[in-house]
Amino acid sequence: MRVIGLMSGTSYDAVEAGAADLDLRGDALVMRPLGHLSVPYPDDLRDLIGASLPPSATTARTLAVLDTGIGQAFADAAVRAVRELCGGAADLVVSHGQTLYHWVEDGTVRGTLQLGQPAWIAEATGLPVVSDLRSRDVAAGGQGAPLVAMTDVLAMGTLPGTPAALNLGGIANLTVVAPGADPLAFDTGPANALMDAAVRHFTRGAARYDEGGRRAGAGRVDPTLLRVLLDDPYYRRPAPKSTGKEHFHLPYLLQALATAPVPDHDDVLATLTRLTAVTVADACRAHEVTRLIVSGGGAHNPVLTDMLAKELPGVPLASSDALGLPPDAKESLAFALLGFLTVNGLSGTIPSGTGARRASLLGTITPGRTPLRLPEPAARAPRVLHVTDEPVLRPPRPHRPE
Ligand SMILES: Nc1ncnc2c1ncn2[C@@H]1O[C@H](COP(=O)(O)OP(=O)(O)OP(=O)(O)O)[C@@H](O)[C@H]1O
Ligand SMILES: CC(=O)N[C@H]1[C@@H]2OC[C@@H](O2)[C@@H](O)[C@@H]1O[C@H](C)C(=O)O
Repeated sequence: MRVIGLMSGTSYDAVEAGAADLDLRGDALVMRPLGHLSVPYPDDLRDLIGASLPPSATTARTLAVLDTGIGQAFADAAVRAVRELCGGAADLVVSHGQTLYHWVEDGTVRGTLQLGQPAWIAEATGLPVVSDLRSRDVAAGGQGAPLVAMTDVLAMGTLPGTPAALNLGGIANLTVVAPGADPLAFDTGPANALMDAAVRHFTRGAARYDEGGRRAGAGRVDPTLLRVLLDDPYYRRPAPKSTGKEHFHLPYLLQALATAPVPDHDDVLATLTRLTAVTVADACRAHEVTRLIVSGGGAHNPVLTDMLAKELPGVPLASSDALGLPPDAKESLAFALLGFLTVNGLSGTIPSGTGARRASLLGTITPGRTPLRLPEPAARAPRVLHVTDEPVLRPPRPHRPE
């Protein structure tokens, strides 16, 4: 099956589209990535998302405008992915949408809202769309996140020791696969969320992030500010747990700076970069991780990855390329994989990861232009992911006239 995965993360800068051919072969799920596109949000839409995220208040009208605008932006990315990545033909689109609010109370997720009306994608591509992949896990008592855990576990299962996959997006998440134990997956805290908020604030919106970690590299860590930030009880909460920009936003940072003022902006960035490195490293140490496979935009920040490597001596860091999953495409490919599982009747969650009562069939399906035809449910769930450059789909059967 040729599947397109669409994702925009907590940094809400672009729609990431990843395409892959996927096939179930016995115990294995075979994936052949076909490429990846990053389609920036139109400026006015990105600004509206930014203005609507917590702690800002919003209106029902704005939510309707966002649902349509994000749906249309995802539809544009899907159309381009069909044309540019899939040679003009695909079978399925899987859309994460844009998280507007992840509602967590005392560690329990009560709801999670991803916008981006899938009807726009189905209408523009004619393809069926799997969307709203988090809600079912929340209804089953889970965190609804992180959902990349399924891909991580299938991809890392054959590695020796205790490997972990780390994604450094706005929020950092970690999937740990220890031998003889159920997999764990959780958000460790901010990856770039506070760093990005600081850069936008200090440059009055002229810069969106600390490119190459240059500002952090020029600054010095402020121990008092770091201590104040590390005092957040989120870090001490055991897994399963998830968080988001409802918690780690600019006013949160400004409050910490009011308690521990740091005049030099580069020193603030050095401290926030260190905060990410320390909280990720603490999580890795707590679970005795022996190797770390890194993806997400933060993998392009050498100051961050160097700090992380220093915090974790003896733990080799590798890019997710090592698993055949390009760091900027991993999340979109992971959602392609989840939608593929859904249409094949297979659950997409690992209860020990999200904390749900049971594994769930994820998502809502919007039919394409023709009646919905799903494959027969698969006889068994895959245990391993093989990523390959080789063609994986059987060539279409030659047409025999009646
Ligand atoms: N060259 C770079 N130098 C430094 N940081 C970078 C670079 N490229 C990307 N980043 C950081 O990565 C962030 C985007 O990462 P990514 O696209 O993985 O996040 P996301 O998918 O939106 O978030 P999440 O995974 O939390 O949903 C940027 O906002 C920036 O902070
Ligand atoms: C609610 C939500 O959108 N959560 C995101 C967010 O961004 C990173 C982290 O927090 C992670 O838990 C999750 O996304 C990834 C893709 C996931 O579900 O695996």
